[in-house]
Amino acid sequence: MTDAERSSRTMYDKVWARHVVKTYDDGTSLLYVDRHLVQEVSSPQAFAGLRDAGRTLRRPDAHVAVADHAVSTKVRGAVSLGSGLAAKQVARLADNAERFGIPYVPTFDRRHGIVHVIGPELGFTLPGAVLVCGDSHTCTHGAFGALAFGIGASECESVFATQTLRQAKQKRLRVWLDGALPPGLQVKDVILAVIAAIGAGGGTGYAMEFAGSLIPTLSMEQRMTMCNMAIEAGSRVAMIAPDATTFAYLKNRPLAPKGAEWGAAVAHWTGLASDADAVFDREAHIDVAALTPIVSWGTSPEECGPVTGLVPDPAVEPEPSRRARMQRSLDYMALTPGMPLAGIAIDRVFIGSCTNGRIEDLRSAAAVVAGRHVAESVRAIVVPGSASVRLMAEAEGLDQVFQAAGFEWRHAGCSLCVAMNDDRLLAGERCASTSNRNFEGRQGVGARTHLMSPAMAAAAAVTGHLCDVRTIEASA
Ligand SMILES: CC(C)[C@H](C(=O)O)[C@@H](O)C(=O)O
Ligand code: SF4
Repeated sequence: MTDAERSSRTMYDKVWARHVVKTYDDGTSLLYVDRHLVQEVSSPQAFAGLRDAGRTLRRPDAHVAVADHAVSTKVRGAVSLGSGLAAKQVARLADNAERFGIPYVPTFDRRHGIVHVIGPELGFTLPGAVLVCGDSHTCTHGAFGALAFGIGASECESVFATQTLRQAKQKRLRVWLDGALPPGLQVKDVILAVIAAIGAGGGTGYAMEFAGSLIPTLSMEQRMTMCNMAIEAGSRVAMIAPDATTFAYLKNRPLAPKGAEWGAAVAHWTGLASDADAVFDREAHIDVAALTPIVSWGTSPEECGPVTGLVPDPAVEPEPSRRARMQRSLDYMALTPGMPLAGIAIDRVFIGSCTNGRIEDLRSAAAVVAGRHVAESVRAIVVPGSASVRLMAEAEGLDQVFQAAGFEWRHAGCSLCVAMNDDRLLAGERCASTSNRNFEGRQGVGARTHLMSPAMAAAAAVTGHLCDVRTIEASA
């Protein structure tokens, strides 16, 4: 079916259509970009391109720049950057932002944090907007009903200069999440289950929409965790229809519409949901009520399974390339087929990232940790996703809970999610991590990552091994 033949439209179709400036013969379109988030790793080339061409920005106020990947999370202050490549990257972003007149959030600012955490906090992320960033996890912002996706460095340059981007339209995939979350489970378990079900490439070429009875029950924090990991299934775009929960989160945020504009915005946002009879190219279904807590065992987010299960055996995988890939993962992860997943000893725990560094994530981890102590063999850190999350957590006493249990309490940044700053694992170390990628070397050369929910990571911290958080909660 061509777009012209569709009488009813998906949310993705609606937001897309409102932003088309021009359509080309090859079917691609020039899209107007409302908002652009800028970080230190992917922007230097784009700024250099502008400088070389002598170009200025089309709309400086449509961008917000913040350094998150390279910043130290150990110390924070106006003079805490130190030297080295990371410090240079941060300083260069501040310099470029000033030179091109872009709003810049300094590392010591109360609004500082991971780009995908602060965009929503500031109300920079809005339903129905086209929002881009030179970062693959930009799909996070689709939790608000924004059409948000990661772009490359040359595309960042084009957005800076023209506020537009030429894009090919994706197909539409709807993922139905039906049923309530069972006790002890978090949405991280749900999204890992989605990725395991459709595969790390299963969403490639599709804009994903999450629907089903679970969605209205989810907070914005939970929706962001879901959308954040769509890219781990290959989907550059993930969307959730905005509703009363979305509007309540956004109301009075610094950059959200105010006064009469607020009412008009809500009226517009309410109409963004996919039409009841909208046709998707593909549909997938997950029975949420039937899930158990999930951990990853391999080096792709699709290589995960119930913590109650065993490390799988490549020998039973009929497809040769899959079998080889599994074997390579197990070799890298130093795991043997048939080992129970619960019981695998860990060295490190990381609670944070743009997937699970928000206040509810910290609350859920603290609830497991309270009154317990990090196992002697484990070094554990909590890295709030933003300064605002850190302050909220401190106001609630969560920092005290974590520190009393033996966790380090850090400042905001990407930290151990990605080995681009001074937090990293040693070769061979095994980490229970709330982040989104378990690729080889992701947390340091030779480091081994197991992805899981914040509650599960907290349970691993206090027991010293991967374990089913439900068994801990039952023994409380
Ligand atoms: C460094 C950055 C461009 C990268 C991304 O694109 O996502 C990083 O944030 C990641 O999570 O791997
Ligand atoms: S927290 Fe991790 S996934 Fe998120 S932007 Fe930073 S490096 Fe990328």
